[in-house]
Amino acid sequence: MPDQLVVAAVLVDDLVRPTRALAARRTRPPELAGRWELPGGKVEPGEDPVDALRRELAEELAVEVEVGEELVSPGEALVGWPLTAGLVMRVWWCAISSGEAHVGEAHDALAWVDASSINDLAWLTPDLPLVDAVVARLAPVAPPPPPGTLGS
Ligand SMILES: Nc1nc2c([nH]c(=O)n2[C@H]2C[C@H](O)[C@@H](COP(=O)(O)OP(=O)(O)OP(=O)(O)O)O2)c(=O)[nH]1
Repeated sequence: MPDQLVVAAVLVDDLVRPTRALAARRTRPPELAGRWELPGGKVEPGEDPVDALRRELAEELAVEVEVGEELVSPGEALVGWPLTAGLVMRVWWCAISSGEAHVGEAHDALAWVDASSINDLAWLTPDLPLVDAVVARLAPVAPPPPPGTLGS
């Protein structure tokens, strides 16, 4: 049987110079509850993967997105990132084009994380190589201007 395709988004603040990405904490099933993931879900039979991504983000977070480049896995022969047996995940950089991310039924917390905080979360184990690839692409958050420089 072919792998079931899962699609997910690295939802970032800016597609050109991303500094923060949205992580979501799962509520189910019990063995995955409490672990952090990239929002997304399973592609339905016959569904286009990018359409599935837009559907999942609308259902789970109530946002519409601009879909950017795919975050391709390093194994050239592989399409997508292997998860647990029987599941493979394709991932796209996305930015919110409409709405504000809200917690739905699939998640009980959302967090915008930057390169210095993304590894503080308890990610699903199969996501760890993905998190490394995201960190490699996140730009540092600009430090606030020193006091006394505003307006000068
Ligand atoms: N969405 C998502 N799923 C992930 C990630 N990492 C990972 O191992 N998975 C696994 C968890 C699940 O076994 C599977 C995705 O299934 P899901 O439960 O999110 O899919 P779904 O929303 O379509 O829900 P359902 O139809 O199964 O109820 O992929 C990730 O970063 N994001």
